[in-house]
Amino acid sequence: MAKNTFREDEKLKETVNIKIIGRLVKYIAPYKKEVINTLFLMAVVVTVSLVNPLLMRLAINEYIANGDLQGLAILGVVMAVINFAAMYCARYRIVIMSRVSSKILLKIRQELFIHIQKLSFSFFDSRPVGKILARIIGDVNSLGDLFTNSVTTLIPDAITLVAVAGIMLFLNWKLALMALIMLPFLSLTLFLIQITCRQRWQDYRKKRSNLSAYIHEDYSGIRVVQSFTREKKTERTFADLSKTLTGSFISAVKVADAFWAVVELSWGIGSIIVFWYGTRLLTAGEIEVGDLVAFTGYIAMFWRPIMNLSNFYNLLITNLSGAERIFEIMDIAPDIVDAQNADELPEIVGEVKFNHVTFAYEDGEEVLKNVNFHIKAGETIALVGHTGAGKTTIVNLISRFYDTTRGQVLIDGYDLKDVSVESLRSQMGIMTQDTFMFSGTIKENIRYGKLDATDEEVVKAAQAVKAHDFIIKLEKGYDTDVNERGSRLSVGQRQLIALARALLADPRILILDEATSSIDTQTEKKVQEGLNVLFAGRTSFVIAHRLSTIRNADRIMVIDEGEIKEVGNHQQLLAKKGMYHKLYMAQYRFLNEGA
Ligand SMILES: Nc1ncnc2c1ncn2[C@@H]1O[C@H](COP(=O)(O)OP(=O)(O)OP(=O)(O)O)[C@@H](O)[C@H]1O
Repeated sequence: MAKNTFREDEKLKETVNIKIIGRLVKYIAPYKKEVINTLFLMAVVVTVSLVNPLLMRLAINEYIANGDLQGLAILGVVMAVINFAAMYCARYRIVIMSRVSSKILLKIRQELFIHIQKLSFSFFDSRPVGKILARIIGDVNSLGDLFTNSVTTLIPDAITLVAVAGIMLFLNWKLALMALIMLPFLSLTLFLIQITCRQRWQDYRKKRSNLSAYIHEDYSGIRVVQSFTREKKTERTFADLSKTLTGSFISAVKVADAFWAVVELSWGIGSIIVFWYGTRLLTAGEIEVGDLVAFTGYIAMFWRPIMNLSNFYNLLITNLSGAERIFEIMDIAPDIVDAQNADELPEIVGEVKFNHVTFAYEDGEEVLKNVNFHIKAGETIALVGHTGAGKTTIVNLISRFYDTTRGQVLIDGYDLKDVSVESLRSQMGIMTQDTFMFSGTIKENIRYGKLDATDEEVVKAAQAVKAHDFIIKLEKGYDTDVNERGSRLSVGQRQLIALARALLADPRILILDEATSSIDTQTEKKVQEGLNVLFAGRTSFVIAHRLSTIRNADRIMVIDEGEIKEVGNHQQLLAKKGMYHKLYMAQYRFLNEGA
């Protein structure tokens, strides 16, 4: 899959709203108790608000009309008490739903994080980290209001609406019909607006993702940016992306704002119609003043839930696009999955076989072409060749970071596609070119290779790869913080720590991809001695451009354009005077000329 960058919008599959809503509802389902409590509190609020105009009607038509001040005072106290209770209920239901909403967001975020961690390299190849972050953080956050308001708004307001309409019909059906006259216009217009609205919010989120991807990329490469003094260039790109983001936001908000205009217009016209018609009925003696006052109260109560429901609908449309983006990632199945009846790979002996292996990262571009080899358990194999020849790809297939396009990779006779990924990788020690350090101490970084390793084991691994000497010279020794990505350490020091980490795992198959490329030649010699001891008894694959480091390998495979061109030990390949000889002599000459 071609890599998406901050320059292009992500492409999303079209999803039906109702399906997304259905998936969101499933997250609320476990909180039945809280939802019922909230509904009970809302019932109190709604009942009080429904009763208020009736009490007003009573006050005007009965107590004021008959001059019963005592009755009026009692009614006033009753109204104050029930309204205070309603206010408390209204506040408390928000507390409950906010808690529920936070828990749901946590669950979604966790699910997303766990799912993304399981996705294959090809997923990460195809999109920038910043865009993934935008989904885990921004899009998940955007669902908060939706969950909080779903129960507090949707159900009570719908009930209020029906109840108010019922009471109005009961009070005076003619006046009630006049009040409802604007509803069809409102529904149709809101439906039409949401179509554009949804697209615009989706676009806004894509632009926000682009900006997030750019910020992440820029800060990750800040050393390059500053060393080439490209700050102005990056500022311009940032400004362009921000401007586009603002533009997409304004364009979405413009449509979203039309929601309000339409609701307020309908409210205004609806109220005018009711007042006009109500006055006519009053003049005709069909209703009393108290009825019209009560009706006026109900009109406001009728439009408030419509306003709230429109607001919720708007919120739904705004944030549904966030949910869509979350579920899209959740629906991506990892490329590398265990077969249905996958076996556990038994303790690895170490025989590795490539059987007519062809591999392409992207359709049609074969990076490995019909590769065949058979490595005996315990052999040390060096892979050499020009940049981009396919060396890393070969070891990526042994670790099953990708599946072959054609052919088989076998370890001890087991096809990797038939064994569980966990049982395979847990027995491998892999040191990639990217010697990644996690924020934490040196000790923690080495221990990453074997989480239950004792301090002694950590030190032993560091000693074996000659990392111990530099570590103890640091202010806090093994407890020194390495900072994010290991920025506290030199590249060579990071390589030594990554080596210790790989060895601590005591793997049956060891893969070292340019493990010592940044270590000075003197230290490398010492590291090599340590490594030779560690190579003993396990199958090892070593990729190195510095050919002096792989001279002792049992076999050297020369890779070129995705094919194995030569195989043999150092002496045999030199004698052959082929590609290896050429590579070796070029380095030798270069070093001599440089000296
Ligand atoms: N994730 C990827 N997506 C697409 N193409 C890739 C990917 N990784 C590597 N390639 C391509 O595959 C080819 C082989 O790459 P590979 O990393 O195996 O080379 P290599 O021999 O290890 O090179 P080097 O010595 O520079 O590390 C290269 O042409 C490279 O551009």
